[in-house]
Amino acid sequence: MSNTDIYLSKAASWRDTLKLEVGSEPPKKENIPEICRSGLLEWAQHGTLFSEKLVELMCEGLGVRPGKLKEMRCTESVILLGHFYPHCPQPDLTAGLVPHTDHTLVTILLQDQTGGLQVKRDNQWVSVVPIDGAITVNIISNDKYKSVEHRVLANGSAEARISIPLLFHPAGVCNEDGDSGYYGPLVELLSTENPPKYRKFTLKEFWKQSQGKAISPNIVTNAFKIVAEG
Ligand SMILES: O=C(O)CCC(=O)C(=O)O
Ligand SMILES: [Fe+2]
Repeated sequence: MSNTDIYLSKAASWRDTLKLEVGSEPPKKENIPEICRSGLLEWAQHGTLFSEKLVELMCEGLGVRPGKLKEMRCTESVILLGHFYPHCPQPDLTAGLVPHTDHTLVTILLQDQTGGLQVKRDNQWVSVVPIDGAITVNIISNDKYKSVEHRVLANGSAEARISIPLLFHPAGVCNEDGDSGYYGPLVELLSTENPPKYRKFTLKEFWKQSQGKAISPNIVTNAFKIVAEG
């Protein structure tokens, strides 16, 4: 795969992306370039173990059983992206990756020391100094954990930048229509004071929201948001 939304966005992002599904069914070895094959598979393995711990802690933070999200198979579909941001001679004219929110349960990002990732805080872009892990969290927490808006600047430095996020998504059991059961805010988190902010959805509906659309913030979450009347 090249740049994920090259034919859908107004301007091409200065990036190439390799996409691999590394969840329950590991990818065919021949589909992974030999030069990075063992490194990517090793990262996927370690990253997955790390995500399991992280998701348990997220459950604790939400006040639900540590195994709750794993039992719901919320992290079973794992996508590894290998982003390559080459030197851009005019970085002010485009982006490396345009502003967006990840629609994953959790993303674990491995990045080199080049920098360029920014997150939006109080309406200002703040640079994330390269460290080994960065996470974004999604909607089944009824907004208790929010998926942060972020972007990557076009890479003005002489050396290319590399980042390898692992994206963890739900992989529900399929029913006879080939779709999952319903996902939505955890019932444990809802009350009269904290009503659902999102409607329920199946995984088919979930994936349909991002198909054929240019990358942008909250593209999936907005589709399921319950808009207050009045
Ligand atoms: O390259 C990065 O630092 C971020 C990548 C990213 O945001 C994504 O793949 O969703
Ligand atoms: Fe992202």
